[in-house]
Amino acid sequence: MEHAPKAIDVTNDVEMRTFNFFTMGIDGHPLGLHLDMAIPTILNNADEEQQKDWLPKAANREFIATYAQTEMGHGTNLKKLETTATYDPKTQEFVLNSPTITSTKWWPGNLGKSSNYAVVMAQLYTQGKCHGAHPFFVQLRDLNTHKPLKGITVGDIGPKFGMNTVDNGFLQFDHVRTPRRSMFMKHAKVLPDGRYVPPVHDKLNYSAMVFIRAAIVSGMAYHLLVTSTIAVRYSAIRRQGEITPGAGEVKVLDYQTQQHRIFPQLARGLAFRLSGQYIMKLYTQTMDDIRNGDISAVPDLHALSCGLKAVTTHHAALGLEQCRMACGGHGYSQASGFPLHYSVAVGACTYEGENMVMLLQTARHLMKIAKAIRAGQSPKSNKIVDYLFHKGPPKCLIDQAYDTNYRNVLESFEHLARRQTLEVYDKLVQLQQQGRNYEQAWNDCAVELCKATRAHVRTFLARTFVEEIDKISDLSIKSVLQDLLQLYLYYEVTECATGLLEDGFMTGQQHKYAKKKIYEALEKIRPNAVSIVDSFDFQDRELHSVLGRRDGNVYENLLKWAQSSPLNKTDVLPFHHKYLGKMMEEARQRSKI
Ligand SMILES: CCCCCCCC/C=C\CCCCCCCCCCCCCCCC(=O)SCCNC(=O)CCNC(=O)[C@H](O)C(C)(C)COP(=O)(O)OP(=O)(O)OC[C@H]1O[C@@H](n2cnc3c(N)ncnc32)[C@H](O)[C@@H]1OP(=O)(O)O
Ligand SMILES: Cc1cc2nc3c(=O)[nH]c(=O)nc-3n(C[C@H](O)[C@H](O)[C@H](O)COP(=O)(O)OP(=O)(O)OC[C@H]3O[C@@H](n4cnc5c(N)ncnc54)[C@H](O)[C@@H]3O)c2cc1C
Repeated sequence: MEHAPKAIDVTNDVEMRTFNFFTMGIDGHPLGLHLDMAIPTILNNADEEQQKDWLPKAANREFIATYAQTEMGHGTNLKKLETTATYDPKTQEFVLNSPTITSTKWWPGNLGKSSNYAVVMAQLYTQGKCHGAHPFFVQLRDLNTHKPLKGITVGDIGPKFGMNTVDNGFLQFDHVRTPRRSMFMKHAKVLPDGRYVPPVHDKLNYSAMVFIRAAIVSGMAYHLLVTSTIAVRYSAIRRQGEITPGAGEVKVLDYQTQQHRIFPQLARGLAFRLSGQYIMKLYTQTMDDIRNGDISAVPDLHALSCGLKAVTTHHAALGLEQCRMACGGHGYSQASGFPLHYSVAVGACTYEGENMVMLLQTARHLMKIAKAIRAGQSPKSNKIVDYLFHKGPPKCLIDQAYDTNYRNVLESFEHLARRQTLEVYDKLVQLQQQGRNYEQAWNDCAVELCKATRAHVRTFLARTFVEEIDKISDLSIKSVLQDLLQLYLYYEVTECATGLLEDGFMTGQQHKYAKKKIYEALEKIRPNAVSIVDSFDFQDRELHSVLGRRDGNVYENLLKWAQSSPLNKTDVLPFHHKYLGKMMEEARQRSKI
């Protein structure tokens, strides 16, 4: 007997996310911010009583909430947010206000039309003093009519580069009153008489952002793996040109240039997937620690999540574009799926912290480590950064025949990260000794600081990839993944070759060796490429791509896709004779005269 289909459990986060993803597509939906940011904020920032009240309703979708932080005038510099929440002890309420045009909340996803509640970041004023940006849980719309409440102006910000299924919105408050207990009170509090109780760490209010930064790493893996699936499958169908004259046209995937364009994206996708799992575990562990009163891992988590977020989104954006170009003319058609995937993925370079700003956050952390190193301190058993304290080999050893678990390649990445970190630290110190203040010196070093972060993140991604592949016991799977690992590592060596060659650490010969290892890996991956991408088991409805169809029937479906375009509903457009037809007719008449 067939089983009845199981209903979706709307209170199960994973089940609901997957369901939304398959039914509503990848470019967002009305519950996105509710699930990804509002619920994490309630979990991490609401006290026990608030959670008891808000969480079951949120999980049950009795309301939809968003995360309203960014304003028209400020997204990065949260210290300058202008929305105010002023405590009135007489009524035990906060008064929310948007004092200027630039204080208008701008961008929050699902704010425009869907949400009736929002986590609102506002400058907290009590007893005449400002205590900085704090989160408040604020009702925006009537629960029955869905009309904005008195004093609230809210709407959609209009079409964007992509993700147009999300109603990103604007929001203004005109002296809107909200109860004292609408302030999230797990960390900081305002007592009924207006006294402010500070949090144990003043960035704990930002934990929803840290969550998304960590989640983005897996998100970028997903986008890269999806788009390399499309590019690999299409390249195994598309025949164009000959390699051996007279032997017939080859699949374009047989061209080395094509492999060199696509396979590194596949390898990076896997690397991001493995580091994405790592950072999510670190996030969960750190949140548990915070619940138990231990905040020691907060700076490490913040630094790693910012760096990974910036590097993976940037590489995903570049990689997606490579996959598109690898599909030639058809890659430019919407039938390829690339415009959709690209426009969604590149949003992440900006949201949840603009990438340069995120790289510089990680660099702050690196500069503290550099200071400790220069002061002769010992490492603190921190797996992610301890290598910076150790002296590696003076010369690159990547071409040594015996390289267990790519130790020599990893040491090369470590060398570059260490050198870049210490060099920029020394420059920072030197500039200050020459009279620049810290902030000016920081700005003078900003490009080099970003390079230090990239080198550090490269080291982390590579080490995680090596360690995770090493754990695999199934030898046939391991051998295929090792080919991708080989490609990944040597591709990254060539990507940072300038840095490795600059101080004479790597020789020109070794650079050539890395290139040889890349070409060798491409050859090994080629016969397995289609099976590798098939093993991800993406469904056609996820790929949104005629080119990447699992059954490979690209051409007949491309024709069907084109024929179903609205322009092809009629052979002759209804207004043809009014404009183009008329123009041509008149021209013909004139030329007869
Ligand atoms: C094998 C194949 C199978 C494949 C299958 C794959 C399946 C996977 C599928 C799917 C996976 C799911 C993926 C999901 C992907 C997620 C997508 C979700 C979509 C969401 C939609 C979009 C949401 C976007 C939402 C937003 O954008 S919200 C707004 C975000 N805004 C920002 O990020 C603002 C950026 N600015 C800041 O964060 C800060 O202002 C600042 C720049 C960091 C500076 O902070 P501030 O000015 O306050 O302080 P400073 O004085 O500069 O620093 C003081 C110290 O504090 C430290 N600091 C700062 N922030 C933090 C923090 N968060 N935590 C800890 N510490 C922090 C700072 O470093 C300073 O430290 P110091 O010691 O150096 O002083
Ligand atoms: C698709 C999308 C969805 C979003 N969803 C939400 C949401 O749900 N909720 C929400 O609150 N917000 C949301 N945002 C807003 C987003 O978080 C901000 O746009 C983002 O944090 C960048 O801030 P900004 O726009 O102020 O950029 P800016 O800071 O103005 O950046 C402009 C340029 O200035 C540079 N810059 C700025 N500060 C520095 C610095 N200190 N050092 C060096 N360079 C600097 C940047 O690197 C960048 O090149 C969303 C944005 C997008 C695009």
